[in-house]
Amino acid sequence: MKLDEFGLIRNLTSRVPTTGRHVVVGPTDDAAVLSIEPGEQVLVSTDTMVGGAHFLPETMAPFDIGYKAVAASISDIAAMGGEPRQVLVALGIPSDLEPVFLEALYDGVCDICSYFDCAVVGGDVVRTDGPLFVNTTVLGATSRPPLLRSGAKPGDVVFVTGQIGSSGAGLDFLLHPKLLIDPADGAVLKERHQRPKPQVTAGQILSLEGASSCDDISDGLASELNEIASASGVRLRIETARIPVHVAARNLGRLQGKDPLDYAWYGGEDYQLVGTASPFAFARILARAESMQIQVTQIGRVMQGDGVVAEFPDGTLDVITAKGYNHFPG
Ligand SMILES: Nc1ncnc2c1ncn2[C@@H]1O[C@H](COP(=O)(O)OP(=O)(O)OP(=O)(O)O)[C@@H](O)[C@H]1O
Ligand SMILES: Cc1ncc(C[n+]2csc(CCOP(=O)(O)O)c2C)c(N)n1
Ligand SMILES: [Mg+2]
Ligand SMILES: [Mg+2]
Ligand SMILES: [Mg+2]
Repeated sequence: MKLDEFGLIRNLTSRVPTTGRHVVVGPTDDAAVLSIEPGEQVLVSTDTMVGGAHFLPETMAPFDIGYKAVAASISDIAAMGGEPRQVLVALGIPSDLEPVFLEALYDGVCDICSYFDCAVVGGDVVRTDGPLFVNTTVLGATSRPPLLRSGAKPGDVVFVTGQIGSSGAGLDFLLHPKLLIDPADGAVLKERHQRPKPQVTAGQILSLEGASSCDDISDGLASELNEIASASGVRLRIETARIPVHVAARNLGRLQGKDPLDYAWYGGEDYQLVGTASPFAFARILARAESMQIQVTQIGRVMQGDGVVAEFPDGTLDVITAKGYNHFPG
């Protein structure tokens, strides 16, 4: 690194929006000072991405790393039904990393922050002898009851937004570029892995129309469904034929002789939302989502009991365990 710590911070913060309607003091002091509107509650969440575990040179360009780190954090605010507002970015920087790498990473931060009208109000830089890591904290707000994992009730519909499995399939393709694939599918899958779109508008529709629970898909559908089932004390019964697996992921799976459903269950990093709603609330959610061209698909029902059970097209049932992405597998 050529710049000293303070020069580096100045250089990076000059590349991103640092002010906003709720920012009183931005990244210039010991702490940021933020305001919220009367009747709002603050939402805050943090996530870390680290070289090797979350990205490799062949899977993510520097821009993608900055973009996706912030996207993953904003996705947690989306899952609560809130509005993301401010972001803090802490970097662990290997000493041989070129400044242009960090500038490109910050261009990715800028891209997604600008899209969601978020300000970067702080962060940290440290040197590390290990791989690059990026910790992102996002602050948001909501004036509605936040969407929790614990509200699913027997009789509710289980739903998912968008199409899933495409990020995991994209990773598979990026790690094995010689896999047979249609070039158009390859381009879509790469994009879905590198630049996921947090479902902020969908989350706000879900909270406005009274969804009973919600979670974002970071570790995989199997993992997130199990989180909702266990937090709510219910069983989720999923009809596998209804799961909206992205067509490019289906195609890649078929060409590899793999079950494309596995990309949806266990691939993770789709950053779509999965949740539950009473049949009445679900009808309202569907109507409002459709009017905004947002796909919401019923994939199952909430029952009494525990765990997640999949029903296959031939009528057979199987328990789906939470074996998605796990940093510390047992
Ligand atoms: N080191 C920690 N100290 C305190 N709380 C933690 C710690 N790590 C995780 N948590 C909390 O545990 C809960 C579950 O964390 P988890 O990381 O599974 O959520 P997530 O961010 O939605 O998932 P993902 O990390 O896959 O994006 C969150 O409320 C999180 O804040
Ligand atoms: C090189 C490479 N190997 C594996 C993966 C897959 N991956 C890493 S973390 C994670 C879950 C979400 O992270 P977290 O739980 O930390 O929020 C997933 C699915 C990847 N992206 N890159
Ligand atoms: Mg998260
Ligand atoms: Mg987390
Ligand atoms: Mg989450």
